[in-house]
This record gives sequence, C-alpha cells and structure tokens, in this order.
Amino acid sequence: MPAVDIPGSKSITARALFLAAAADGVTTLVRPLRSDDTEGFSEGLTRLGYRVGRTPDTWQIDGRPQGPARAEADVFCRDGATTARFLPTLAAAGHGTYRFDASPQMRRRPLGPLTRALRDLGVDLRHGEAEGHHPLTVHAAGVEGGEVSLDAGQSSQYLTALLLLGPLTRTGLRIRVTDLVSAPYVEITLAMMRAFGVDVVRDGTVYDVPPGGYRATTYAVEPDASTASYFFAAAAVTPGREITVPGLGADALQGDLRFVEVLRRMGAEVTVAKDRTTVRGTGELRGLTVNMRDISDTMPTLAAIAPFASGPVRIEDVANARVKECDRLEACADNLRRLGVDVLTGPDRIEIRPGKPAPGVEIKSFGDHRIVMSFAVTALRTPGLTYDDPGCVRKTFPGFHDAFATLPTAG
Ligand SMILES: O=C(O)C1=C[C@@H](OP(=O)(O)O)[C@@H](O)[C@H](O)C1
Ligand SMILES: C=C(OP(=O)(O)O)C(=O)O
Repeated sequence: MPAVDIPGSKSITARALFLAAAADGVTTLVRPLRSDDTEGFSEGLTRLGYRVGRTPDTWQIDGRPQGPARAEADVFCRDGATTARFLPTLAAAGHGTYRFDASPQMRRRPLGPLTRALRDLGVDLRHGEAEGHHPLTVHAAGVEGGEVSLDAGQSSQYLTALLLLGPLTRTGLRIRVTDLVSAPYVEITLAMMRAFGVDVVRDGTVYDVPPGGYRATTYAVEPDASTASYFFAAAAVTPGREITVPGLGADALQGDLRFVEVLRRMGAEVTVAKDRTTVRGTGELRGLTVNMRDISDTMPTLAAIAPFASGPVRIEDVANARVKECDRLEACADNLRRLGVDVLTGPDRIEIRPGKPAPGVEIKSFGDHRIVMSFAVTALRTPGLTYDDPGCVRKTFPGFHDAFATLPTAG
C-alpha cells in the first residue's frame, strides 16, 4: 500500500499559531507546515513580539494572553490570507499600534466585512489605501466584546478570525452570520478552539463565544487535505495506481478530504479508514455535476483532471474561487484552452468537456500554487507540460515537485 507523506495543514498551522500566541502558557506544535504562508504567519508573530522557538519538527510558542509584547510593529503578511486576516484581529486584542501590509494580490483580496465587524466592536482600524483592503493600521486598546453581524459569503476566514478573537474580549462575542462560504473551515476553527479550552455555543447561524482566554497545549497538526488532493487525483487518473495518505482519515478535521468522495463518484476506488485514506485508479473516470462551495480549494484539482473524464464535468457554486491567489475559474479555463480543451465559465461555475490535452504546452501559474499543483496531475498523462513559475508552490508545499516526481507507479 504505497504511502505518501503529506506536509502539515496550512489552515490548522495558522489557527494553532494564533491560539498558541493567545494562550496562557507554552504551546508545542508537532509537525507544523513549513511553507511561505506559515513562515509568514510565524514571522508576523515574532514582529509583534511573541517568542516562537523552532526545531525541524516542532514549534514552541510562548503565549501572551495580554496581547503582543511590542507596542508598535510593522507586519508584512506576504501572500497568505490567513495571516492577513487573522493577525490584525489578534493584534486588536492587545495594546499598541500595528501596521499590516501584504503582497499585491493579497492587497487586492477583500477583507472589508471583517474590518467592518472589528470597527463595529470598537476597534480603531484604518485602511491605508483602499477601504476594505490592505494596508491597514490597528490602534489597539483591547476589545470589550458584544454582538456583531457578519457576512462571510465571500470568505469563511472573516468568521474564523472573529471566533478566534472571542475569548480574548472582556465580555465575549455573539456573532450573527448572514451568509457563509467554505463552511467546513469553521468546523476546524471550532474543534481547535475546543482543543485550547474554549467551547463555542452555536444556535443555527448565531455563535456565542465565551470570554476567559485559551489554555496552552501540545497540538499535532494533520497532513494538509488540499495538498493531498493532487496525490489522490494522480491515483484516480492512472489505472491501477494506488495512493494512501496516512494521518487523514474519518477523524480528520479538514473538509477538503471530501474531495475523495468526488473521485469516488467519478469511478475511483476510495477507502477512508479511521486514520488513513486510499484512492485507487480503476480506469473509469465519469463526468459529473458537483457543488464545491464547501471545498473550493480543490476545484482546480478537479478542473485539471476533468478532460480525462468520459463526460462533461460541471463545477458549481464556486464564485469565491475568483478572489483567491488569482481568479481560479479564469486561470483554470485559460490553461485548459491552451491545452485545446473545451471549457465554459459563468460567474460561479466552470464546465469542462472531455478532450485529449495537447502536449508541450506551458501552463500559466498566475502566481497560484494550486494552479501549478493541479496541472501537474494533468501532466501525468500529457507529455512535455512546463510551468512559467513552478516555484510558486512554496506558498503551501515547497517540496511539491520532488514529492510528485517520486509518486508510486501503477501496481
Ligand atoms: O480558514 C482557512 O484556513 C481557509 C479557508 C478557505 O478560504 P475562504 O473561506 O476564503 O474560502 C480556504 O480557501 C483557504 O485556503 C484556507
Ligand atoms: C485560498 C488559499 O489560501 P489563502 O486564502 O489562505 O491565502 C489556498 O491555499 O488555496
């Protein structure tokens, strides 16, 4: 049973860093993700004055329930939306002046609903250029708490940021959510808050977060389920190839593991055990219509293998894929067209027709790690594909190309 070692989850590492920084005591993270996004998060914490000690396999964070040690700091959030949305929220609970900026693409990505909610809670937060975008400055003086309404229809990260903030407020938070995308990421947040000692009470779309802070702990980070999607897809497009990912099974926190259910519907053989998942290519890959609102990070993975399906692949309800590292609907369509594949996009959907991708094409990355990693799966059955920026995988998996070059062969 050929096993693939997948690096830690970006989402879990980012949350764990926030929780550890805010907790009372010293937290040890076991097997955190080491990539540009999480290095950026950790660097941001250091700039704010938190102590992050590192060995290759563990990170140790000295928690500061009172907030950042520095009274003033400049933080560059790179290209990571978790960093760009969670760190200003963490800083708001402290006391000082904290300036945040980010990459050109992260400056374009929205965060207005989050910054509006923070202002509604009394936080003095000012945008440096465009309203609702980086750069921004937080003049922090702690957060009292109270009730706030939030539209998380473009990003669940707004809700995660406010949930994480809740226990750091003086009286707790009640968050009324009017719309929500990527809902399984909120489940990760709630489960991890529980691991750090906080129980959120949810009644439909209303979340009650108690005050009282977090407790430090030792936390083991799961392998990244979005990263695993490229390896599962690689099995699904190759008859007889079997790939097992240990550490991601029925108990996993990450919704993106549900991508294997899409592969199962298409014809792959899928086994989800308690602590591992196996996908085996059967030679059959059917077209389908699938709603990916909950798991849109795996939309490019599916789009990239869709030409090999025996019928059309229709991916629906993924409007927010347009506000990620690039406009992923158009980036997938552009590359599929370069490969000579028939594709249509709508405001929130993409439809791909079966076809044999042309060899020798250069894939345009649009600066997006997921575009490169997704079309690496297409390349398994399409000779001579190259990338204009193969290195952009560093955002979540710097070692991707080496790992993918040593995939288990069909057995
Ligand atoms: O909370 C998180 O860790 C994430 C939530 C999702 O974003 P949206 O909620 O913006 O869709 C996902 O795409 C992103 O990669 C990570
Ligand atoms: C959308 C992504 O990242 P983020 O929103 O955290 O920058 C991603 O990793 O696919």
